[in-house]
Amino acid sequence: MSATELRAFLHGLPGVDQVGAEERAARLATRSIKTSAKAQAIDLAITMVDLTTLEGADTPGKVRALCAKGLRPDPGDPGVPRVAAICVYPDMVATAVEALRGSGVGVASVATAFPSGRAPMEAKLADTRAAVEAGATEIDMVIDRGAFLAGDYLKVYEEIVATKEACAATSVDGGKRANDGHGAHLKVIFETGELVTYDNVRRASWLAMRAGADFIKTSTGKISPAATLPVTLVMLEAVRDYRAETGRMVGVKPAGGIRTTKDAIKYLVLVNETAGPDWLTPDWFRLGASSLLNDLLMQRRKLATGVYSGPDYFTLD
Ligand SMILES: O=C[C@H](O)COP(=O)(O)O
Repeated sequence: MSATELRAFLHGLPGVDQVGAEERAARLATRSIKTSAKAQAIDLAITMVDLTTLEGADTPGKVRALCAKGLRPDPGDPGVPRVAAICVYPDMVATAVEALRGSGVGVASVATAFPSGRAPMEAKLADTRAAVEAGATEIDMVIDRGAFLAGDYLKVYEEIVATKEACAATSVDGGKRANDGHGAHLKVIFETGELVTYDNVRRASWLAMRAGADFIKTSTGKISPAATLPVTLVMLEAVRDYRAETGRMVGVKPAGGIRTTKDAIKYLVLVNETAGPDWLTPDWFRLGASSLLNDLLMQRRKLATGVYSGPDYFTLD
């Protein structure tokens, strides 16, 4: 595809009705759900969490503790499900792989010079390959927002294609790697807070899906605004329409600033009402969050016992 064709396609997409998208997201956010459905929603949300630590001060000890938490979120209640994945920087992948081996919990790693995306392409691909080689099952790449905003869509498209190729495993390490030599799924982060308009979010969604993204993700969590309901609505419409057109399903991951059970449930309602119930599984929908899990656990316990445990009851995220 040429740069001109790609540009014509992306600019030919219908514009997003900004007021309509915001009103619809706000309306869905007011839906209340019954107590029994709430218990199910909390457990579903736990299974969708990409439990994240992306700090310069991360240590192997902190990552191991987070993995233990993801495997057994509430040591006092074995009925609590596991999270979907632990999300870490590439140099922490081996530690997470070791801690999660055989559990089915994924190891997601940010790559391509996260969070800015500002590095030569070779460095970004090396970053990705290192994480995949260390056993990451999922790669969360950032797009080059500068190129996107300058209208250089082909550059962004080609970076996604190249990163997807780098996600394919290049060697099998005796089955030791969490990804079992099958390579990693690719999540493409837009940093929607920097894309300015909903039209840009829709264009980025179609661009990433056409380039081979397995998931599209709102934000790095490093800038504000991070995930919002209307932005996620636009992305959910895109994956719905893309499946109708191509038959291929793409997942969605809002990330950044999602901290409460109330917020998580709003996202689940939005998924159900926009993309549809097929997306209501951790295979197709994730919540990227560093501190949401504790609130889900507190609300879960409160529903089950009637007693509010308070944040000190659970280990820190
Ligand atoms: O991908 C997840 C985000 O980096 C976490 O953001 P958060 O700390 O606002 O939950």
